[in-house]
Amino acid sequence: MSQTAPQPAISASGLRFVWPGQAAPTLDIPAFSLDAGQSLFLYGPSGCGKSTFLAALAGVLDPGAGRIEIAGIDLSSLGGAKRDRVRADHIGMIFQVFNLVPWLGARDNVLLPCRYSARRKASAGPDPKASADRLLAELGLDDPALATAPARTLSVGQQQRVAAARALIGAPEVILADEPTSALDEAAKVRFITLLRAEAESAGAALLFVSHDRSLEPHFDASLDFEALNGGAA
Ligand SMILES: Nc1ncnc2c1ncn2[C@@H]1O[C@H](COP(=O)(O)OP(=O)(O)OP(=O)(O)O)[C@@H](O)[C@H]1O
Repeated sequence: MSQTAPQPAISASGLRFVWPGQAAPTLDIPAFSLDAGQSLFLYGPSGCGKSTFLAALAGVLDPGAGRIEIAGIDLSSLGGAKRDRVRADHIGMIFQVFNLVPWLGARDNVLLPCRYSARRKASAGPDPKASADRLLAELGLDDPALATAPARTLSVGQQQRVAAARALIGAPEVILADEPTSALDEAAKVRFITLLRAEAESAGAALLFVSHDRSLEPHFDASLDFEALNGGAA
């Protein structure tokens, strides 16, 4: 009996990008892919190009050369506005700096992707507020007072969980996380990654988690050295 092969949620080939003013390419990636439902830990030293790679996958940066597909959609053929749409509809992002709107409550921050994407809103179910509260609770923020507290009044660990819930709401196929645990202590890092992985896995999302902290590596399905992936770079 034939089985359907897992679909890559992210695939990239022939990526090449040189930052203006730099002699060597920051990205020179022959091939990369990550299947739906898989988690990958991508590591490498500071400055090796990890954030530049995520920016290309998110469609924030157009590498100019190569092909990137997100959930089967070819980004390389799209202009900036259409890439923005793909990002809003199909990608949840978590950054080192959480980029929450400081005066909005935790729940309203989580709901932001539903404002920008009808697809994410539809996927969040008939009651997106209840979905936001469920995600917050599953990520350990189950105190109702926290749902309405302005984000600026939350602790760093709490803000980070809000950022994770915002990335997960509406079940995007791809979660990109760029050093999201760097402000946390060891125990909080592991707790956060365990929750994030469980949520991504149950939604069938591909989780690409970037860090230079290799102690986090065992918590993922697989790991990859960015400098080996980025084989052509000087
Ligand atoms: N906006 C920019 N303009 C020019 N060069 C840039 C820009 N952003 C990054 N670079 C350069 O690209 C290279 C890779 O930077 P990048 O931030 O992608 O690395 P990183 O591996 O994510 O580092 P870190 O772990 O410190 O965040 C560096 O040499 C950096 O100086």
